[in-house]
Amino acid sequence: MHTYKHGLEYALQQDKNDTLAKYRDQFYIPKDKNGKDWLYFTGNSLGLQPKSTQTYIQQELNDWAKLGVEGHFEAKNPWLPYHEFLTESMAKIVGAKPIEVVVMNTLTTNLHLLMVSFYQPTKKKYKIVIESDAFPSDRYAVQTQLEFHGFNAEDGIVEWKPHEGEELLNIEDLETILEQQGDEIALLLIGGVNYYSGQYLDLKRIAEIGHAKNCMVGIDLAHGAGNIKPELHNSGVDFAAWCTYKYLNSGPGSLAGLFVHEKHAYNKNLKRFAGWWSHNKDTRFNMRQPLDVMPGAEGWQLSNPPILSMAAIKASLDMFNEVGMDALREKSEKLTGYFEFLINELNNNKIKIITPKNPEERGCQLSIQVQNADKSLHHKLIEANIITDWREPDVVRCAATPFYNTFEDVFKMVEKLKEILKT
Ligand SMILES: Cc1ncc(COP(=O)(O)O)c(C=O)c1O
Ligand SMILES: Nc1ccccc1C(=O)C[C@H](N)C(=O)O
Repeated sequence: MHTYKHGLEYALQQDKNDTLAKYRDQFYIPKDKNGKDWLYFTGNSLGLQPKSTQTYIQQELNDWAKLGVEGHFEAKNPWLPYHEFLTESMAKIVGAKPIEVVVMNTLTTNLHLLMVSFYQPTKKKYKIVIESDAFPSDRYAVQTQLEFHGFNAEDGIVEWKPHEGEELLNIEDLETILEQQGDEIALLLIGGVNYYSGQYLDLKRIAEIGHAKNCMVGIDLAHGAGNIKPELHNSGVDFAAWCTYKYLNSGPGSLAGLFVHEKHAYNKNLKRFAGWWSHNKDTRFNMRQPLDVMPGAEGWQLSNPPILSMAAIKASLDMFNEVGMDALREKSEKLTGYFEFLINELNNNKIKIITPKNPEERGCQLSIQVQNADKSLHHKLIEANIITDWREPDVVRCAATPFYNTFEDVFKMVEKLKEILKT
């Protein structure tokens, strides 16, 4: 537990003591028309650009210009194995073994490809559990998977809901769902950190609960990767996917991560959709070979990947490698705790933080619920150069990210919020 104090002096002192403070300068911080830095709290939506990204992308553009197709082999970072340069760093970030992780496609695409393998419904066991407030893309993915297999989505989706009048999920309720309907449930697909509330769920418990009833367990880690330490391998979940454009600062629409637990790595009987990039690297270019799927997560790849996007990911992952999730998480807990402290001190009954109070049940996002759902608060924040995002029906989401946000950012944000709430 940290103890916090009021006043700008305190915030500035914390920034001085912060061993990660120097990293802010390694990002482009968007500015207003007078050249003043925005207070950017939307790393949970689109992370900021590392200054090194351009150099990494430029390297590949140069090699393409210089080498054409030979760049696949002769580029400084050869394109043929380029995805391998990302694997170890990405595995570290999510707490996985390298064989369990690959960077490919985009998040929803990966969820579908994973469901091709891990959602194998039978007439009796076909239902899918999601959070009642799952991100829409996940719901649509699950809905259309059910329909693809000939089931009725309304009947096939089982919602894990918060109690009436509450916003957070209780793990006991998931247990109850599985006790009551486990024989009909084939898959649990859960957002590890909920996009709306910021609640970080106990992945290991979820895996145990699902597995006890022979269900597969998948996790959407969009809001978790680079934010919390999900320890995917130890959690025992079967699969996971996440995007890299939020906390992983890899650029709009950039490629996604995919995790398949080691226990499935060598199972060649798993159904899948394949492409030439799923096939054994040693014989891939021999052509006309029968499909020989690679073991591990790499075997879920289909296509040769977009190198320019991967270069942006490499730029960011090299920074994560240098700093490490332990240090980031340590700062993150402190910074978010400070944010929460200042908001609570406002003592304003129009707003309420719905994100869990326990640092172990959240990352850096705080979701502030606004009474009477007035989006004007969000607009007023923007007018004051404070970038947060609004999620219907009534939440302002703010993330103080440890890589580039400061205690001063947080202090100024809450001062402004106080002023706005007065008017
Ligand atoms: C939890 C969650 N799932 C899915 C998505 C959709 O991801 P994509 O558009 O990269 O497929 C997002 C964000 O866009 C998200 O936050
Ligand atoms: N890709 C985007 C493009 C435009 C606006 C938002 C997004 C997001 O990623 C939103 C994010 N997934 C969310 O948690 O709301």
